[in-house]
Amino acid sequence: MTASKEEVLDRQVDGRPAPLLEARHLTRVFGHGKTAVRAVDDVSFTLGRQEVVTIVGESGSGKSTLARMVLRLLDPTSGTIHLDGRDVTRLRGKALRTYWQEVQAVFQDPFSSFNQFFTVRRLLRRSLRLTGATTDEAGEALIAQALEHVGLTPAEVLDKWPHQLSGGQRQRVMIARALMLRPRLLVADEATSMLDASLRANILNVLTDARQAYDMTILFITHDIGQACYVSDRVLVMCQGKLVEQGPVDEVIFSPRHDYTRRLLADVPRLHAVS
Ligand SMILES: Nc1ncnc2c1ncn2[C@@H]1O[C@H](COP(=O)(O)OP(=O)(O)OP(=O)(O)O)[C@@H](O)[C@H]1O
Repeated sequence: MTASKEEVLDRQVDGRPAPLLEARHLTRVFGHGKTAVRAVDDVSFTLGRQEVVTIVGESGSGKSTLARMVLRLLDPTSGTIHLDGRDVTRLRGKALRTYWQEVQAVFQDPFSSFNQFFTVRRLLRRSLRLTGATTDEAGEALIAQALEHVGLTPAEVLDKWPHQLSGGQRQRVMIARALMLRPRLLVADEATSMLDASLRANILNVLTDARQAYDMTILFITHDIGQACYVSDRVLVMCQGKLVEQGPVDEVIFSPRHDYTRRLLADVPRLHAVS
């Protein structure tokens, strides 16, 4: 099937997919006066449709603060966020709840985001309310489809309590829950850092496969530039609240321009050897 001219234009602005999210001059200051911390300092970037972008930086560089602003869990001190051309910087109430259907998150510790008193079935059914599934059958089909997408079967997990699942299963259930809502943007904040290496690769593959199936943009947040290299189209490098470098993954990894990026790369022996 060939795309219409309009679709092609839509997907190709300056050789990159059309922007889904645009952050302009985002700044977040915590505290006042001498003790004020500029956690995020004048950061601008765009996320294209179906792009996988990673924000990488050391602990304290401002990644999570930036992610929380994109998720609209935290107000910026200044700057703007647009989703599909709509200004979402100051959304409140119902409009904000609608935004949270479009922009979903998966966090580092799936155990802490799980309600310990809910089985997986109950957890996923509660989220169904947001999906617009009108019948039980349609809802069950959505759940089964999302579980299948993350490599789980309903029989394996639906009647389990959180403590009866492995860390990898818990994280995959949380991803399935996010996928059920068909988000346009999924923010994964250190979502794989508690998993062992093979499981981490598996979850990263699950997520990146889902971007096409669900027409979804993915923003990874990590301190691990090796992971950024493995999954991303583009990498944004943060240092002390500022974006010091951004570009296609190959350019940033193999021709880093900023000393800080070189330092991050030096901590990844295998990558460094290749470069
Ligand atoms: N609620 C807050 N109040 C005051 N300072 C904060 C708050 N949240 C974050 N900070 C500060 O902002 C800076 C950036 O923190 P942030 O958590 O965004 O970094 P990070 O790159 O995500 O780090 P990590 O990888 O360790 O999670 C740090 O100096 C942190 O101490």
